Amino acid sequence: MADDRFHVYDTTLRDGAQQEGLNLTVADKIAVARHLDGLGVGFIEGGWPGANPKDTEFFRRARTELDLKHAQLAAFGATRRAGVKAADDPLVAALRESGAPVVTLVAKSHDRHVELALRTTLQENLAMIRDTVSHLRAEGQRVFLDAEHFFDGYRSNPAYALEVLRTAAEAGADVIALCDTNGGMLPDELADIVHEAVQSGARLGIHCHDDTGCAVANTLAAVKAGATHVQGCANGYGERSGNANLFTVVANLQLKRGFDLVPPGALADMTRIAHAITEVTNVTPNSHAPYVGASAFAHKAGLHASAIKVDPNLYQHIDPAAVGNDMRMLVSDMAGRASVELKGRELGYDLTPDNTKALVERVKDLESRGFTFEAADASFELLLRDTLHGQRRRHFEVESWRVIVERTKGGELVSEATVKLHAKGERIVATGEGNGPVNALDKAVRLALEQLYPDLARLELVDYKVRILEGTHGTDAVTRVLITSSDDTSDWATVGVAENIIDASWQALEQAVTYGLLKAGHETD
Ligand SMILES: CC(=O)SCCNC(=O)CCNC(=O)[C@H](O)C(C)(C)COP(=O)(O)OP(=O)(O)OC[C@H]1O[C@@H](n2cnc3c(N)ncnc32)[C@H](O)[C@@H]1OP(=O)(O)O
Ligand SMILES: CC(=O)C(=O)O
Repeated sequence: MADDRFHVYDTTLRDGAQQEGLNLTVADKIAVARHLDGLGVGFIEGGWPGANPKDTEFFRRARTELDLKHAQLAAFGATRRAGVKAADDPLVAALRESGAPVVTLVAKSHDRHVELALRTTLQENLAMIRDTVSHLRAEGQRVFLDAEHFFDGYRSNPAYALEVLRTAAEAGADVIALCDTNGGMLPDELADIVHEAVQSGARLGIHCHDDTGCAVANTLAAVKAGATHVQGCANGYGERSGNANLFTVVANLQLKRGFDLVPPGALADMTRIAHAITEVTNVTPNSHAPYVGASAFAHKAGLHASAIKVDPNLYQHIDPAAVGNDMRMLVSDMAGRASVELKGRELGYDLTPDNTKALVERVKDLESRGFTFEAADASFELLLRDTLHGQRRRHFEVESWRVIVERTKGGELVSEATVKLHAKGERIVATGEGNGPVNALDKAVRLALEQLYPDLARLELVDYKVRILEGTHGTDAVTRVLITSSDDTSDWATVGVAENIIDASWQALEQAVTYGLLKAGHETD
């Protein structure tokens, strides 16, 4: 079990699930909980049992299906309704019956909310807190309290907001998490208020929303002011602009502030876990996320690369391996010799200074015509190989290709492509049909080559992106096509640029197949 002196409390399955567009099944919730446990968080808030059948079911299934190694489950819910006994409130009963060792109660700490939203008296709200906390404690559950709108409440009526903390602590709440529910706080004022709240003697936690873009900064400020329990969500999921990103919070506290929060080795697995969770939530990962984003250690500027060549720490705040991420060089028209040399090394090639210079010039020229190599690593590698060999080398040479798009009598749209090419001394002509011209070309080229290279059967075209680029210097607009291909082991991207969309697609497709063959171990002649 995690160290109780400092809590890492995840609320992805409750507050994270309040994110627009995020809809988790019970099985998803169980899968996310396993990933979070793998990271070693101390508490996983599973949802609000009794509020909806899915969350009730999650806690029921968790008993048999979740064998947590580090974390404890927390059930979330509200204090009893005004005017009823905690023991008689059906939602409190659902918390009791959830089987969760911890219950986190949301309670009002802002006088205006008590009067306007709860429509009760300030005294009754304190009674609701006292009764509910002590009832659940008596039933053997550990209780945390989320003091909703605490910071806005403190501004409105500090004495009442602090009274809420004291009442909860005296009734037996172990932690009172101060919530910036509307997410409007900035770190300096928030830290001052936490500092005042710490004087109450209650153990404090922090729960921040990101409406000012300060959720992580606010969380760190609260910790500095004395909070010993941090709440947040995987990948910053949550209502509106989201919650404090728990991965960023944990990495900052562990790597920058020396806290020992997650088990040895777990932090180095954080990037994988962050991405595994996006697979479950079906939310596109934020490639710019701190620490775990695919771009978090990607370097594009030539000047950065030239310094990184001497020492990566000159342009990186930590070693990416500490969070399981990797440094990557991006090659573009902003690259210099160092970027290209380092990218070459990353791909396993040693480039001479002459080759490097030639490649930089070639990249800059092609990028000025619309190509983009940072998004098409495979095209860059082919360009690099051509430079090393002093000539363009492919497994096959194309004599011609042709595509026909036909609307049939029945109204069906059919595409048919014919490719003529030369490979291993043979002239091959093949025709493929598809649901579109690129699909037909893809089928035709595979049909032509599969006899000679059976491995091609494993290659799959998984993404196709088109962008019309404005012409420059009086030239016409051009089309850029990016194709992502995949085999059983990895993905790769290729780029084509031409005035004609099919021509641009063909270029990207031809490179995709060439790269796939190289990957399968077939050298070019
Ligand atoms: C800040 C946060 O994010 S807290 C988490 C919020 N999460 C959710 O709301 C998701 C789950 N919620 C739900 O499924 C429903 O809102 C339920 C089941 C909890 C309640 O549903 P309903 O009974 O239909 O009530 P409804 O949602 O309209 O209103 C909430 C009620 O809870 C009361 N309430 C709000 N906060 C509290 C509190 N801390 N303690 C006690 N009661 C509260 C409100 O005053 C309101 O009471 P009313 O029914 O007398 O008007
Ligand atoms: C409890 C909670 O989620 C909040 O106040 O933001």
